[in-house]
Amino acid sequence: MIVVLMGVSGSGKTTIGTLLAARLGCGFSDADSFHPPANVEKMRAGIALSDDDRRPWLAALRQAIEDWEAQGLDQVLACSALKRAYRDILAPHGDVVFVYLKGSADLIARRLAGRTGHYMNPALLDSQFATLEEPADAVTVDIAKPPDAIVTAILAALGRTPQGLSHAAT
Ligand SMILES: Nc1ncnc2c1ncn2[C@@H]1O[C@H](COP(=O)(O)OP(=O)(O)OP(=O)(O)O)[C@@H](O)[C@H]1O
Ligand SMILES: O=C(O)[C@H](O)[C@@H](O)[C@H](O)[C@H](O)CO
Repeated sequence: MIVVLMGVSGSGKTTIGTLLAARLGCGFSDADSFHPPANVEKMRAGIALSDDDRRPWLAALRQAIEDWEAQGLDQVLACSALKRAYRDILAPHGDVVFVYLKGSADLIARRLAGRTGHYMNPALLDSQFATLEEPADAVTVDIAKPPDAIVTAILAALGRTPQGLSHAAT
């Protein structure tokens, strides 16, 4: 199973994804590290990425998903996947479970204000929300809760036990 944790910058993709992968006993990857340097520099400078900027990044992520599938690996991927068209590039065959980390702009702005050491400029949060097309068909979780509670809610929605490593009955 490939799980993509999606949502705007600061919604908790890295935080929740790391915990979720540990509870599932699988690997974790962060789409942040797939961006070409030019994209990173734009975001650092507070310039929103365009569709053209995101296209090669999404293609590289799709390739990574296909590689994990070919190896039979479960994997959690943190990726903003803001638009429907981006999600279609990531999962053209519906072979990915999307989990949407949903929260208010106020809450996420507060969290970003408290975060240090990340290239993403918090001033881009408005543009992230403007670009976001909320998924109708994703597992959707409320990010106001503590990380452990969010992970437990995701595991339940995925049909996995809260303990993680064991797979729930179908
Ligand atoms: N459920 C939570 N409760 C409290 N704080 C949280 C929660 N989830 C994340 N945070 C904090 O919010 C900030 C943003 O989280 P995180 O870096 O995981 O978001 P992200 O979606 O990966 O961001 P980006 O897309 O910019 O990489 C971090 O400082 C993190 O510690
Ligand atoms: O689509 C985008 O605008 C980008 O992916 C951003 O969301 C960042 O990669 C990330 O979320 C910030 O760290």
